[in-house]
Amino acid sequence: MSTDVPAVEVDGLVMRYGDKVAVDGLSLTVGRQTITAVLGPNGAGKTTTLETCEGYRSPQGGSVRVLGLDPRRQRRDLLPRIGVMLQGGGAWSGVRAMEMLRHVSRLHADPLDIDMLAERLGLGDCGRTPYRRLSGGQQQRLGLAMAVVGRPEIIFVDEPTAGMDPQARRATWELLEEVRADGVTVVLTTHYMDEAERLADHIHIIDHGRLIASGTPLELTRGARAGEDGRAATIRLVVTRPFPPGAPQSLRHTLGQHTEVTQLDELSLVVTGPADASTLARVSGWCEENDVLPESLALGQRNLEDVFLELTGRELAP
Ligand SMILES: Nc1ncnc2c1ncn2[C@@H]1O[C@H](COP(=O)(O)OP(=O)(O)OP(=O)(O)O)[C@@H](O)[C@H]1O
Repeated sequence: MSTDVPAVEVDGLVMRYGDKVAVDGLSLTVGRQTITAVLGPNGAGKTTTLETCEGYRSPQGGSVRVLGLDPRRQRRDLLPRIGVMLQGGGAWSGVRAMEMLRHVSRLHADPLDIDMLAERLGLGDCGRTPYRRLSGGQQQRLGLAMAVVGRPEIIFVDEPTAGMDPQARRATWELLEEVRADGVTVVLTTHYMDEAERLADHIHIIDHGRLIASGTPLELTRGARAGEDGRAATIRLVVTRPFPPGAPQSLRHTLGQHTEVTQLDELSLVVTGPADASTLARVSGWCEENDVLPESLALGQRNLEDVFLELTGRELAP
């Protein structure tokens, strides 16, 4: 199979649960040997899209190809070439960690050495522990081991770090980076924008089952006036009383055409553009003129959360 074929091609995918449209004409492509994050808020349609790519669901509209194959009709050819890490682990509760890994490895023609894999994933000490007694982080790592043991060309990872402590999250990120370095394509879903920003070569942001933005982390966070590192700066203004009507337009007028002003809620807004002393002073002056009392005025860099806010007017985090 030629590696010119994208790892994943989703074209106009439509998925419904009864009357509920979960995926609404979604189109996206995943390049080979990348970590690609599908990012979106709760209920955006991420899991449904992944399950369709994994062959668990049939498209109700549009089409899906994984490694150039139809995940339903060519399931038998595709299965040995993909790895799946399910939300919730996918192991039986009483089974010991290494038994489970051994069982999955035997389903594959040329599996990785499971002792080496367990060592690499830090599962060596808990090999005899029943699955239900593993910590959340250990269960996730076992799930990742099960996904990669068959030497897949692509793995689908649904919210790999949900519920993990910061240390376990970092360890999982490193593992996924190692998997990519071995030439495997990683497709992951997440609603943690820092995870997507830190890990992904490419990000697709979806909302209400539609693609709303796509690009590298830098492409997405670059603004009209980017700084030296390529990212635009932001000023976040939080006030003590609701803004007067028309506040974003009035502030933008004061700051000039190189800035964008996005109101987040009745008490906060974000200014994107040149964040220098003069802009800060003008924001502060605007507050005084409009009888607005700032609670905080903070400089930062535009991140994926800001991009999502600008596109949807809503916060990404649940
Ligand atoms: N089995 C189901 N029956 C009915 N509705 C469903 C079912 N599974 C998902 N949905 C609905 O479809 C929409 C998309 O769900 P999906 O799980 O794909 O989103 P998600 O982006 O993965 O969300 P989360 O981040 O919460 O996992 C949601 O509104 C959800 O409530």
